[in-house]
Amino acid sequence: MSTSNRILLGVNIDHVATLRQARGTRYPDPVKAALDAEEAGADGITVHLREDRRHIQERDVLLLKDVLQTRMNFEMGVTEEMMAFAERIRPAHICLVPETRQELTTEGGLDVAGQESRISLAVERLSKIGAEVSLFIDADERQIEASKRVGAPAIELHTGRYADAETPTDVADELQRVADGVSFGLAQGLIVNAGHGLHYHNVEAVAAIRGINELNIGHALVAHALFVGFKSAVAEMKALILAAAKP
Ligand SMILES: CC(=O)[C@@H](O)[C@H](O)COP(=O)(O)O
Ligand SMILES: NCC(=O)COP(=O)(O)O
Repeated sequence: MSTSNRILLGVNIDHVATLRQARGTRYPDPVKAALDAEEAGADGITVHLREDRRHIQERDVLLLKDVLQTRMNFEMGVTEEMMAFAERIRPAHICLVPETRQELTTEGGLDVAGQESRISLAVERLSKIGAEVSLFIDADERQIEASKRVGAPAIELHTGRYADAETPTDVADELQRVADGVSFGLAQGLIVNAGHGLHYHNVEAVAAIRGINELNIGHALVAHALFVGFKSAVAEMKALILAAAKP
């Protein structure tokens, strides 16, 4: 079990692609954003190839696979189309996420406990291509235990409820839920990542939780990059995280 305070930053570039798709242009290119992010200290690049292709496209993933100096964390729904694509591109990390077409963003965690045999088969198949598979789940003991049972080496705890909490009490409760999830996941021998909805004003409390391996952050970075540039946005976030994670 690791309780290291070294914490990695995975930069999610989906919303660079959102801006491009809004007009069907060639710019801004998420591949350029990924390279800039790496130069600014990103430890990995996260992309979510949604079934509706609202942002990231296959082309992005294929190019990234060739040019990344760090590693790709490929987020995907558990569908045959995505399984076959993942087998083709063989990302170093794969995160299985729940997905519906109508949602504005990923609304909750994957229900691993409710579909153990399906997720177990997916984990087994993706592990065969050498990927480290993580499951994007709520910080809920039942889901964490199920993640362990299906053979995933890693989980990513959904921090959206913490990010959306409005009152100080709710923020504290949701933060505690994440912290408890981290401890429980580590006790199960899992690698514990976290992410969703984290931004410059709420990230420090999460980064201060000991034992988190990586935070995946996207939307807030892309938004801040409009004003300071992508490299500065990533470097600022990385500095905040590292300062908060200090013992
Ligand atoms: C799973 C996750 O948290 C991210 O991939 C996020 O879903 C990306 O942004 P959208 O949900 O807006 O596509
Ligand atoms: N898995 C979470 C992620 O990659 C980034 O989510 P967000 O920061 O765009 O909300």
